[in-house]
Amino acid sequence: MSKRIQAKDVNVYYGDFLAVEGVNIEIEPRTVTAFIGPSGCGKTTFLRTINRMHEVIPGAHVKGEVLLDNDNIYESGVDPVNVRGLVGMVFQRPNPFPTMSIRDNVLAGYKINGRRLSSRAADELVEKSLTGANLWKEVKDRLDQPGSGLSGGQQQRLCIARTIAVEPEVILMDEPCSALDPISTLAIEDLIEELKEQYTVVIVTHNMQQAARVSDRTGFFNIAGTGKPGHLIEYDDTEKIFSNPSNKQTEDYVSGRFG
Ligand SMILES: Nc1ncnc2c1ncn2[C@@H]1O[C@H](COP(=O)(O)OP(=O)(O)OP(=O)(O)O)[C@@H](O)[C@H]1O
Repeated sequence: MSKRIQAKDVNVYYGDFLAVEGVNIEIEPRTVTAFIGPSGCGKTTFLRTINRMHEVIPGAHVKGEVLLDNDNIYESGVDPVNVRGLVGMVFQRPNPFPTMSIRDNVLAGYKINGRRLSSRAADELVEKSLTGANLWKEVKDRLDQPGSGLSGGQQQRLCIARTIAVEPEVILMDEPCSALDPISTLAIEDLIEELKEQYTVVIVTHNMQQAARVSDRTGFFNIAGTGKPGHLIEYDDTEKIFSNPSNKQTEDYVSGRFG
């Protein structure tokens, strides 16, 4: 339940604007990759290519190939809804359905995909997903209460449980801790460590310490200036990126000289 991601010559456009240019990357299964870089360099834009989220933005389009194992998710005939089943996404702000119960929140993705479940199978899936998101013990006695009654950190773990419930191969996280306090952030970071046993995890983070703590590999994106496209400058072992990067731009960024 974990796939290799390969991007080949990926360009991403918003209308005529080329936001990200020429990304080539190969991300191994069962690893955590962090994308870092200054604001506007295209980290989120590139992340969203991995599950075809651009289709929801009018005018946005992608050129190049993104392969999951050997299948190009941009090949004609591939249904983006199926891609999003394989590649789950967790967003910056926890976004549980507020009036829906905790239980129904976990099952939401499953139901949206039109799949049906017996009540027993649903109970099992809810327990398994919440356990996988390190939330089961905290909520098992209030599964029928609304998701909005949880703390921010719990809500984010609920969103992760909802993502896991669909049984994806890859989990994308777009600054998943930026709205959370330090304790909840630690809980999510611990969870990311566990998730990589089963999934390929890619996370965008502004926090370099977080990238250093949670990831095996780090990709540094940069832009030459406003209005210019973002590029993936360097992708390597996290330890190397932070201690001995090959590229001067990476070195300047990780040592705090800009950004
Ligand atoms: N929906 C959109 N329509 C038009 N341009 C967009 C859209 N989303 C992002 N962009 C532009 O694409 C470029 C890359 O943005 P993106 O959000 O991917 O960068 P980022 O590195 O994730 O930035 P940040 O760290 O600030 O979140 C920016 O110039 C941004 O203004």
